[in-house]
Amino acid sequence: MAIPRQLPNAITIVRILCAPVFLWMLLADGGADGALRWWAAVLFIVAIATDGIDGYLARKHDIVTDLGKLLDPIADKVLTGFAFIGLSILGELPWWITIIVLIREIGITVYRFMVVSDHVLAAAWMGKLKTLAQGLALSFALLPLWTLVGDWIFWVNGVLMTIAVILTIASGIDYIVTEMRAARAKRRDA
Ligand SMILES: O=P(O)(O)OC[C@H](O)CO
Repeated sequence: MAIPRQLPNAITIVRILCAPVFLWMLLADGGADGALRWWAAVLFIVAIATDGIDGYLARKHDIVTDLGKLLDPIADKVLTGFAFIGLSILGELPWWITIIVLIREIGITVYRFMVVSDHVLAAAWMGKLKTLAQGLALSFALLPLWTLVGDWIFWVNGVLMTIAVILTIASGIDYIVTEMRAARAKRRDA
């Protein structure tokens, strides 16, 4: 069955629009573990889940566009970036973690735009794994599961966040090394 060509990019744009609504819900009553906090977490989880859907639809129906390749990582970064910032504002995540993540995410995005006239730097598998790890870690950090299962869940959250931060740094380095190798090969062939 054919789908509208704009559908994958429309899903990506909806993901971006969800981010400010999610942040408002998270911060509205000071991050307290009431209904708004649960709804904020659910909205984040639904929005981040669409990350797989837009790319899958575009590939399945062979309607992958350069705009989609650029927009998809930006949508992920806006959503996860807002979540990192929100958790740090609430004092639930150290600011240094949020700052490291933002430096990597903004750095790769700026680089993507710098090289766009030469080539489109599409998301690499490690970047996709990083987004998955961030999504999982942030979902656990946002859901007030401690109210249901007790404080041991903070230990799980810590492990998930550590994995996400390591993958964030490693995938950033992976892009740099891959791009440097490609540039060197191009110079050699010229
Ligand atoms: O690591 P990036 O910047 O390529 O982003 C990866 C995307 O979020 C994957 O959907």
